[in-house]
Amino acid sequence: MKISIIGAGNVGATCANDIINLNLADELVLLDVKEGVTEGKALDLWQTSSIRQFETYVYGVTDDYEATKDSDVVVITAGLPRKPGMSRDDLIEINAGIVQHATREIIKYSPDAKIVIVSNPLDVMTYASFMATNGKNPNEVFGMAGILDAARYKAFIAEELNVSPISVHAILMGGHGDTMVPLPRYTTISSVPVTELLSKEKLDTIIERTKYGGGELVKLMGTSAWYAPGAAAAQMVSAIVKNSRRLFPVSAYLQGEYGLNDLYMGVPVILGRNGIQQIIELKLNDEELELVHKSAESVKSVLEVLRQKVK
Ligand SMILES: NC(=O)c1ccc[n+]([C@@H]2O[C@H](COP(=O)([O-])OP(=O)(O)OC[C@H]3O[C@@H](n4cnc5c(N)ncnc54)[C@H](O)[C@@H]3O)[C@@H](O)[C@H]2O)c1
Ligand SMILES: O=C(O)C[C@H](O)C(=O)O
Repeated sequence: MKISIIGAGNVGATCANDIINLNLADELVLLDVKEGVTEGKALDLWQTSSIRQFETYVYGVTDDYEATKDSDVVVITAGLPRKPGMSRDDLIEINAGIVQHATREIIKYSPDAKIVIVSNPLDVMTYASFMATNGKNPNEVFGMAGILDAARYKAFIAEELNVSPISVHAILMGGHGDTMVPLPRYTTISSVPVTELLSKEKLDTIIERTKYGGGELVKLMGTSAWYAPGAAAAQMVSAIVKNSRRLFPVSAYLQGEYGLNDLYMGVPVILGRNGIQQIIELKLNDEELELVHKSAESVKSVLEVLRQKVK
């Protein structure tokens, strides 16, 4: 198994750190445009191998895609993060160019790789990557956001109820933005519906905080988050490499599911060796479906910007 991570910044390096600790692969390549820092971060990570007892050989390269040849999984984290006052959508133009260039280079050397997009604005960058593959199976190109957003939602619920976060199970849908749709009807504390344990007011407050969870961290740190995003992307890589067929919310290409067509958006999927093995269609009620469609409209409006700016 060979894994490559494009972009060795905060999220890329954290994701690499998590992946090597899971001992999933023989080789992990970190690629970035920053000469020296990239090789240095990889060397530093490799030197943790005997301490942490992993055998994945880690090395860094400066913009040399040949080094990524025959990767099984590639994670793209390259691109600008937002600063306070910015929306993720403000990053579209610059990040689309970076993501599409990275995708073309990856496909050249690893045509069968499963591609996990992390760069923002997430759903539209995943679409941009898919476009740049020029005909790859869309089940092999998908985006990480739902695991992160659901993890934030679960952390807030665990804190409110003073229970272990491991007991909280939840699914969340929609775009990776302020219109995302946490689903209380599909949220349980070890099978106990969350609605039996938390008042509607408390849950609504948690849902609002979740929707703006990325922005809360940008405000605190002056740049966006990396520990939870890196861990979430590593969890997706693990499901692919181990073919574990876990059910996760993932930004997937929709072709009629939920009445939506030709866009990437967060939906529950089964993730395994071939990438997205299946998109799960939940039996949403009218109110939930309306929120999901509203979120899709928001993703589509950003997609329109991509279509106009990036040919
Ligand atoms: N999907 C999510 O849930 C999620 C979560 C966190 C961050 N993000 C996004 O991930 C991206 C990275 O965030 P970060 O905090 O790691 O930023 P960062 O600035 O720390 O790292 C980005 C890295 O990309 C590199 N880069 C830029 N252009 C490149 C190119 N052409 N080829 C290779 N590398 C290139 C930069 O040199 C830098 O090291 C941002 O767009 C951010 O918004 C998404
Ligand atoms: O909020 C951001 O800009 C980064 C990321 O999408 C996040 O949710 O942490």
